[in-house]
This record gives sequence, structure tokens and C-alpha cells, in this order.
Amino acid sequence: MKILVIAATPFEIQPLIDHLAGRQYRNCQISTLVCGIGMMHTAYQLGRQFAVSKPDLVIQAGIAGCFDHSWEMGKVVVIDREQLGDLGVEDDQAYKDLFDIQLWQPDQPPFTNRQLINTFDRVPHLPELPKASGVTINTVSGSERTRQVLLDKYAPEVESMEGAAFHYACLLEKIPFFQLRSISNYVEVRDKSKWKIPLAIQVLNEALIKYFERWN
Ligand SMILES: O=C(O)c1cccc(C(=O)CC[C@H]2O[C@@H](n3cnc4c(=O)[nH]cnc43)[C@H](O)[C@@H]2O)c1
Repeated sequence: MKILVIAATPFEIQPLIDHLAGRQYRNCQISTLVCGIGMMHTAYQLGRQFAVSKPDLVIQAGIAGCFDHSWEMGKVVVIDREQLGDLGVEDDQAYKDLFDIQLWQPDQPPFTNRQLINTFDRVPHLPELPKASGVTINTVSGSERTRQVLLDKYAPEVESMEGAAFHYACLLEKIPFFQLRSISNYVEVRDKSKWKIPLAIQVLNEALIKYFERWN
């Protein structure tokens, strides 16, 4: 079983990389790929990778923002659906996405009712973690207005900059996948001093390592 773990930055999976060094798992070969921040980098790197070799499972691991202030920092979730949060047009005060203006159809593959849904088909040992819905954007949301527009339109729980590109590529290539996100911050008016990146990276990697230990 070939498993590929991808991340936007090296920092997000460095503890896993350190853990894997010199280790061999009986039933799986694990490789890692740092794709870069954002959808463009993720799509390019995945397309390039899949053209050469298709893994049996791909895991995207990263930190993310969450919309619900009752969530604790460092909460780890599996994303079960993704939506694109800023691909569309502005129409005076309104934002319309490509489905709204009918350039895309709600069920055009790989979308289902406008969403990039992971059914977790053929994913072995899916971690028993809470499921959450994701929205993917190009600019980290940092205003009350943007937060509310996204909530009203997509009702997301988690925001990242890569998730939708990952779901899109894996769904089209029919490769089993799951996206693991650990919460580093709330989606709110930007205050970087409140972000808990080291905590989020630590728990994210603990979850990844726990997952691979199940393969032993
Ligand atoms: O502004 C900074 O100094 C800064 C330093 C480190 C990281 C950042 C990021 O913006 C991280 C973007 C990166 O992490 C994911 N992420 C984390 N939180 C969010 C969020 O609230 N909204 C969207 N993406 C988030 C994202 O997937 C990127 O890979 C800034």
C-alpha cells in the first residue's frame, strides 16, 4: 500500500517526517510531499505526482482556521466536504460564485450539489475524529464581513487555503483520500498573536503518527 502525505509547508509535517526516518511499516510505504501554500501549488504538485505514480491513499495534513468559537485550539478534524469560497464575481455588494452565475453546474463532476464530497470510499482505518466541512480561499479571512459572507453562503466549519484543490484532484483521479486539519486559529478579525500554530502542528502530527501506528 503506497500512502502519500501532503502538506502546504514543511513545518506542518516535520514531526511526522522525523518519526518516519529509519522506520519501516509492514503494510505500507509512506512518502511525503510539500506542495506549497494555496490551491495553485497544491493542484500543480498533485497533478505532477499523479502523472508519474498514483498512490493507494493520499492524506492532506495541515493547520486551519475554524468559525465556531466553542472549538478549542488544536482540535483535529477530518474534512468530509469542501467548497470554494472566493472563485466567482462581485456584483456590486454581492459575491456570486461560478454556480450562481451558471458557468458551472451543481453536479458537474467531481462536484455533488456544488460540493467536493469525500465519501471515504476505500479509505482504510479512517481516524475516528470529528468530521467537518471546509471552505477554501486564496486570502485568509480577516474581517467580520468576509467571515459572515462565507458563513451565510457555505456554512463552513473550517477554512484553509488548499483543501478544495486536494479534494478536486483526488476525486477526479479516483484515488482514496482524506484531509486532516488541526485548528490553529479562529476565523475572525486578524490577530496573529492569538494563533496557536505550534500546538496545532503538534496535535496534527500526533494524529498522523497514531494513524500510521495502526498499520503496524
Ligand atoms: O501572517 C503570518 O505571519 C503567518 C504566519 C504563519 C502562517 C500564516 C498563515 O496564514 C498560514 C496559512 C496556511 O495555514 C492554513 N491556515 C491556517 N489558518 C487558516 C485560516 O484561518 N484560513 C485559511 N487558511 C488557514 C492554510 O491552509 C495555509 O496553508 C500566516
